Amino acid sequence: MTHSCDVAIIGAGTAGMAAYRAARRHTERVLLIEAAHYGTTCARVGCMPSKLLIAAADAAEAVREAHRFGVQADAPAIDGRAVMQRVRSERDRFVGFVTDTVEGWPEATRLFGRASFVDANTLDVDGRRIEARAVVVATGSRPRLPAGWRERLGHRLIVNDDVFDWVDLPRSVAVVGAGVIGLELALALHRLGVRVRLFARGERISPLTDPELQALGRQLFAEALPLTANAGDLQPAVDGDQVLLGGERFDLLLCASGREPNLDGLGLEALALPRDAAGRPRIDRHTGQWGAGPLFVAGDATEDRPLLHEAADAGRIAGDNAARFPDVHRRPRRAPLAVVFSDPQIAMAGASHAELTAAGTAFDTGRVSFADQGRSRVMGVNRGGLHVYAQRGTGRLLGAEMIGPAAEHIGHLLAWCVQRGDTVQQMLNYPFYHPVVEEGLRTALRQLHNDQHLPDPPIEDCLDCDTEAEVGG
Ligand SMILES: Cc1cc2nc3c(=O)[nH]c(=O)nc-3n(C[C@H](O)[C@H](O)[C@H](O)COP(=O)(O)OP(=O)(O)OC[C@H]3O[C@@H](n4cnc5c(N)ncnc54)[C@H](O)[C@@H]3O)c2cc1C
Ligand SMILES: NC(=O)c1ccc[n+]([C@@H]2O[C@H](COP(=O)([O-])OP(=O)(O)OC[C@H]3O[C@@H](n4cnc5c(N)ncnc54)[C@H](O)[C@@H]3O)[C@@H](O)[C@H]2O)c1
Repeated sequence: MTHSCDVAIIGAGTAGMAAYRAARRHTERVLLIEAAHYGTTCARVGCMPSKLLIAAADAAEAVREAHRFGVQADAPAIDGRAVMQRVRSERDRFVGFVTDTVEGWPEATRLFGRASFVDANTLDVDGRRIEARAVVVATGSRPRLPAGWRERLGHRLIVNDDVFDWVDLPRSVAVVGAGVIGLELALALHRLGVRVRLFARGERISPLTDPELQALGRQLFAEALPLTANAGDLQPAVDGDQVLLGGERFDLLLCASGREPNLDGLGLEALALPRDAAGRPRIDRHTGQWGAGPLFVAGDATEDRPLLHEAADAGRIAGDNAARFPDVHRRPRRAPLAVVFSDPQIAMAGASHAELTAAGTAFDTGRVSFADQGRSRVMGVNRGGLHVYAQRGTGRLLGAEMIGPAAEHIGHLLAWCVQRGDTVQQMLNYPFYHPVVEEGLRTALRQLHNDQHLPDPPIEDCLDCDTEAEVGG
């Protein structure tokens, strides 16, 4: 029997749920199709459980570092079963909220099964036919594994999904890939007493694109955990019940070498959709539309900023437009913001150094090192640097990259200023409390203000909140 609807949404993750809500504002005839589980990648195996593991690692590190403040404590005794129990139970709580939400939606608007396209308006879901006026593909992404590793390593090869179901911490893990997932998980496991080595194929560690900050990050992470850079084309092997990599034996190999969109296996090849020279889908990020027809794509499936808040925005835009189709509306997108929850943290806001350079933009850089930044020293977290990029001539903030304390918060301030179109002068007119890590941002902005010889000096400084006072107390 054929079921017909106005909007079919493939995938009940963050993007799919946002698309569902947006489409339902226009029509009751929406169908949300999910192949595996409700609960979303973010809550089940992504943002939330990874931050739970990091929170446990931070607690252990605070005990280790306490002696620097004159507080004596024994080395932390880490109960791996208790760590993983908290990770799993809090994770289950978050997943439960999401699952309850989806299961609260009318049953007639939900379907379990794996969807694929028969034609632009027809889906096959495990043998059932669905006809839809428009379709949103929100199928997410999956870990990318180097060819042959699964066959070679069997159950010794794991991905992020596996980590959060552990009952206990393993003794040793090789982490391959020094991107976002690799850095966050390797550092957390290392601090939780697991013998870890992080392997980077080249010399690049972390997503930082500013060469000075990339070099600083490399140095800071090499101090923070066992790290092999320039590992080249890794060839792990099984040795008894262990994995042999770089001359070292590990219980497990955690592969964090990037993710690929779940766009294969959907029958999209038959739909003659526009692609770029490299074969990547040409999807309009302001409408979610792929081509001129009734197909919309959102979230990690697009490979465009694979982050939670972006998936939610893209889902909303795609779901709204799918319901309106063919009356498609273009919607604005937010300023870019990405945070890595490593230690030190990383934040990237607005345009990256690499993007500005590639576009030939004329910009100047304001710099601050956190080595001598007042509040950072007080808290013993005085490592890292912040670079802010402003357009030459106008002083308009274009972007920033940072590795250092409170990056998750300073990154937000910077992204908000980029989105608002603030200039360096406008930013210097905002209040800065004393003593806070944000005073480091002010130092970088002042440098830009001086270097760019910008007119209209900012509100006159008082002595107490001068840059020097920030260090001197
Ligand atoms: C370890 C990790 C940590 C992360 N941490 C952060 C973080 O701290 N902050 C942040 O912003 N982002 C983070 N992310 C990224 C964030 O989780 C993703 O960007 C976001 O979850 C993507 O949502 P989505 O809706 O596109 O995909 P998903 O939530 O993966 O949803 C896709 C859904 O589609 C279903 N599906 C796939 N194919 C089909 C089919 N053919 N038929 C039916 N259903 C199908 C899947 O089963 C799945 O339920 C992290 C990711 C990982 C892996
Ligand atoms: N804090 C957060 O917001 C957060 C956390 C985790 C994940 N995420 C999202 O998930 C996405 C995927 O994360 P990821 O870490 O899988 O991808 P990534 O692209 O950040 O990093 C993958 C790394 O693996 C390396 N690599 C690739 N093949 C390799 C090989 N054969 N050997 C060794 N190294 C190899 C790459 O050079 C790269 O450095 C991120 O881009 C991010 O959007 C976000």
